Amino acid sequence: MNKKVKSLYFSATDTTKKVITKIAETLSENIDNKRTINNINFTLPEVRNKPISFTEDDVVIVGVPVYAGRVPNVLLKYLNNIKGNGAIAVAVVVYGNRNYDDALIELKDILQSRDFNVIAGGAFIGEHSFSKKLAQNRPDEKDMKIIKGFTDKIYVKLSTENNYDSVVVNGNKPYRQYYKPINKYGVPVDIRKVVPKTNSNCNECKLCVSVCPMGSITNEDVSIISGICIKCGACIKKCPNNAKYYDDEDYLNHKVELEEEFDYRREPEMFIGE
Ligand SMILES: Cc1cc2nc3c(=O)[nH]c(=O)nc-3n(C[C@H](O)[C@H](O)[C@H](O)COP(=O)(O)O)c2cc1C
Repeated sequence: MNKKVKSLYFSATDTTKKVITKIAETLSENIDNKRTINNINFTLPEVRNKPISFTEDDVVIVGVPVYAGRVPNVLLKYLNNIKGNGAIAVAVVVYGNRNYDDALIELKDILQSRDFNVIAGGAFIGEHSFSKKLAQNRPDEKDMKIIKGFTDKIYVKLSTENNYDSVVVNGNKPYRQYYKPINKYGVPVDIRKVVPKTNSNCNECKLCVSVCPMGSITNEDVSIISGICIKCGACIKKCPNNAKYYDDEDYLNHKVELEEEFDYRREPEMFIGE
């Protein structure tokens, strides 16, 4: 099989990256492809400024995290400019153990509209961006075995079929509205304006500046957030000194509620057709 395996993903706290890398590496090994995998990580803003296109020879493993039950809306412009040119794609979403709602069907639809042939899809679980205990350390070893099994099936499909039907995945159409958290009185709240604070542990190492997917943390003074904050968790979870935190009451209430309500293990769902 003369296919080139490529990966394309956004991953602020690296859970999507782990899932996508495992699929891409396993598939490449199965194909016995000695070529290095071309990984396009579009987490940082400068990468999203570059146009991107694929060819019919490519198998592209595409992954995004689920934000509010959907494909993160800050990524739509980038995704809607990719040129698939008939490449095969595997659509993957990674969610924090609540639900992936309509994110997978939305990602599949976007890829199809960009001229990709989407032959498989999967929804996997990753540690929640807001929490260090909700879906803690996932994807874990059990997930990795499931991901390998899924990838082996993709390989069989690729090596035995020439014409692929578009895969059917779970999700509603029209898509549900973006999921909204509620406060302790049950009233929906808007946490979009919430930004992280900086405590005295900060030694100005600037790591947070370099990992912010929105380029919103000011280099001269990292306590100043100059652009939008998507609450992706990168500056909080990657800070070596635990210097970033949220103190917004609605945000913290939502985080605790998620930790309590979804304190059970959800398992990956995969779609690969007949
Ligand atoms: C703004 C925002 C909204 C999120 N919404 C959901 C959601 O609707 N359902 C869910 O289960 N997880 C949700 N998550 C959690 C992420 O999908 C999950 O932690 C994912 O593994 C993060 O991927 P990453 O490590 O590649 O950044 C949300 C995270 C953020 C930052």
